[in-house]
Amino acid sequence: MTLLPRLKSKDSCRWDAVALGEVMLRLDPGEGRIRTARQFQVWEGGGEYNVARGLAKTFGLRSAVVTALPRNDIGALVHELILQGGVSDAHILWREADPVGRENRVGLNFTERGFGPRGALGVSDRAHSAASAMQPDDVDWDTLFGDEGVRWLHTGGIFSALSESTAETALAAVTAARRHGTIVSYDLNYRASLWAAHPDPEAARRVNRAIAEQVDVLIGDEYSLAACLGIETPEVRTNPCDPAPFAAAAERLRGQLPDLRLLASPLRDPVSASMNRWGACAWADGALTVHAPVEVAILDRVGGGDGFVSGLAFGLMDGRSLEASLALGVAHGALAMTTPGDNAMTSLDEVEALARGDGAAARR
Ligand SMILES: Nc1ncnc2c1ncn2[C@@H]1O[C@H](COP(=O)(O)OP(=O)(O)OP(=O)(O)O)[C@@H](O)[C@H]1O
Ligand SMILES: O=C(O)C(=O)C[C@H](O)[C@H](O)CO
Repeated sequence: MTLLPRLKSKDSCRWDAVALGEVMLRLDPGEGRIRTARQFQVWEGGGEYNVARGLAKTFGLRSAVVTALPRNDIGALVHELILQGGVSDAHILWREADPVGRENRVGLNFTERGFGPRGALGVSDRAHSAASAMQPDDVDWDTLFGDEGVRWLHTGGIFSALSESTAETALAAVTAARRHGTIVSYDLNYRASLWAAHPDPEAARRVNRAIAEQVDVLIGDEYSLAACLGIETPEVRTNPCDPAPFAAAAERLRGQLPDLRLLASPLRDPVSASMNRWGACAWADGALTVHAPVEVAILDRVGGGDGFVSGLAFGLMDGRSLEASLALGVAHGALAMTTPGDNAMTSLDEVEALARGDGAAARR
């Protein structure tokens, strides 16, 4: 049985993938720390956008981002970075910039990569961003999903957590995508700080549940399933990469989300910022599939999860088996964590070589 029988053909769609989310400016002190920085390198990031970027830049698919940016030089910089990432700007919503930045801002994400026992750190300065003010009727969803055609929509719990109106926007997008036969993936990407800032203490579960009901592919581990959907499991991990609690949570989810085709998550061991065990697990058709974790060295772990999602989505869109798609996800996420910035600097050939188990001998 094919995992995603609703997946549309390439020929019938303008876009392979569309991501809905906030694109932030990542300000990165490199090897140093935010608190003592003299200079920052700029990158673009955003959990949802990063998936579209991986699909475009690494895997060569036609992808676009639905987001909002101000018409000023900071918006222009993010725009430039999006274009360098191979992602189309056709669905960026341009907003009048407030001259003193009271509204319609670019969200800033100060991010340091961590090293060994010092974990990665993200400090955001993102209130009143243009993306956080997006409204459900800002986009003509029927034109996007119906007339243009989209094979795969990806969005996630970071964008949904930004405001009531981004939650409504994500729900409107997901609902329209399903109506037009687009596959929908949603990364729960639980960020406690964002949901804690929400005026409604029940918002995380209320919002994520309404969206998850319409999703084909859900990304999340047992921690995020508990926090975002209220799926509590008594199972305790025997080690940080034990898939048993994920499987128990997935079993509980079954029946609650009848349209869900696939639940997947990286398996990672957060003990060190620079060396992790890294693998993945997935639940589909009532069966658990595990891609066994192996040790990987890490330069910059932020964005590894998004790299996993884009590799997995590419594999499934390319008609590969779940096992092969998980392997691409694990390999792409691992490569994304070997270079600075959220996103990978790699190619399909390199991802496939790593997924095959080729070693890291020098090539020349
Ligand atoms: N011990 C733990 N306690 C709470 N949450 C945990 C724990 N271990 C793992 N998690 C999970 O880790 C997630 C945080 O993920 P993290 O930021 O490390 O990766 P990610 O979301 O895949 O990000 P990225 O895309 O940057 O790699 C939480 O959503 C939670 O589900
Ligand atoms: O906080 C956000 O909006 C982000 O998406 C920040 C990072 O880009 C993201 O956590 C990487 O997965």
